[in-house]
Amino acid sequence: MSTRPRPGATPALRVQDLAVDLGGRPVLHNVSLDVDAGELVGLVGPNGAGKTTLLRAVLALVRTRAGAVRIDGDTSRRARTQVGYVPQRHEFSWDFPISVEGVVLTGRVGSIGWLRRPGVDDYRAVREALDKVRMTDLRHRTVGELSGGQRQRVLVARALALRPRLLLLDEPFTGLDIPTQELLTDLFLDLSSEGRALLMTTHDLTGARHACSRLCLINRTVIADGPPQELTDPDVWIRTFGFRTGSPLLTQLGVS
Ligand SMILES: Nc1ncnc2c1ncn2[C@@H]1O[C@H](COP(=O)(O)OP(=O)(O)OP(=O)(O)O)[C@@H](O)[C@H]1O
Repeated sequence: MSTRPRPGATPALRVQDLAVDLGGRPVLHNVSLDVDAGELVGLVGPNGAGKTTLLRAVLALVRTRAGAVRIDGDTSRRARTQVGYVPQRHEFSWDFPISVEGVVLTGRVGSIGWLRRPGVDDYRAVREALDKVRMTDLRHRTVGELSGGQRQRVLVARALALRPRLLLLDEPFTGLDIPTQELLTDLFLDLSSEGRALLMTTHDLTGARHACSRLCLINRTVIADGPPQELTDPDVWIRTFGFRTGSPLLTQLGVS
C-alpha cells in the first residue's frame, strides 16, 4: 500500500505549464503534473507522446521553452541532479567491462562529484541499493553477462544508490517476463511505501492500472490525471491513444 499524499505538503515533483521544442518542433506544451511522496504515478501515452522527453526535461537534460520544474519546491539545477533516473535498458552500454557493483557506484557520481574518490558512505549506499533489488550475490558479475531482468534491477539499483526522494523510471517493464515484472512492481510499491515519489512511463496499461496510485494520460499535453478507478471516461483514452470507439482495448481497460 502506498502512503497517501499529505494534504498541503510540498510535492516531491511539480511540473507547471511546461513546454519543450525539439529540432525546432513543439513536443510538449502546457504540461502540469504533481507527484507526491508515497505515490507511484504511471505516465502513459502512445509512441511519440513525449513521455521520455518529459522525464528528460525534469532532469534538465533538455531545454524547456516555458514552464517550471520544482523538486521538493526547489527550482535549482542542483535539485535536479538529486533525482534518481532509470533510463530505458537499451540506452545503457552493456558491453562495457564493468561489474554490477561498479555500475551501481556510478549512481553516486551526482553526490560524490567526478573528482573525489568514493567513501564509506558511498559503498554503504551501493550495498543498500543492491540489497534492495536483490542483486548482492551477483555484485562481482560483469554486467554484459546478465539477463534482461537482472540488467533492469542493476539500473534501478544505480538510481537508488543516490538515495533519491524522487525516482523517474522509463519503461522499466519492456521485454521482461511476467515474474520479473511482478518482482519489479513489488519493489516499486515498496519504495513508494517508504515515502519516495515514483514517476514511471509504461506501455503496459493493464499493469499500470493495477499497480499505480495515479495515472497521467499524456499526448503532447496532459489529457487526464487521476486514480485509475476514476479514469472511466472512454473519451480521455480515445483522445490519448487514438483508440477507435468500441475498440476491444477499451473493454479490456474496463472503460467502454
Ligand atoms: N532529439 C530529438 N530531436 C527532434 N525530435 C525529437 C528528439 N527526441 C525526440 N523527438 C521527438 O519528440 C517526440 C516525443 O518523443 P519521446 O521519445 O519523448 O516520446 P515517448 O512518448 O517517450 O515515445 P515512446 O513511447 O515511443 O518511447 C517524438 O515525435 C520524437 O520524434
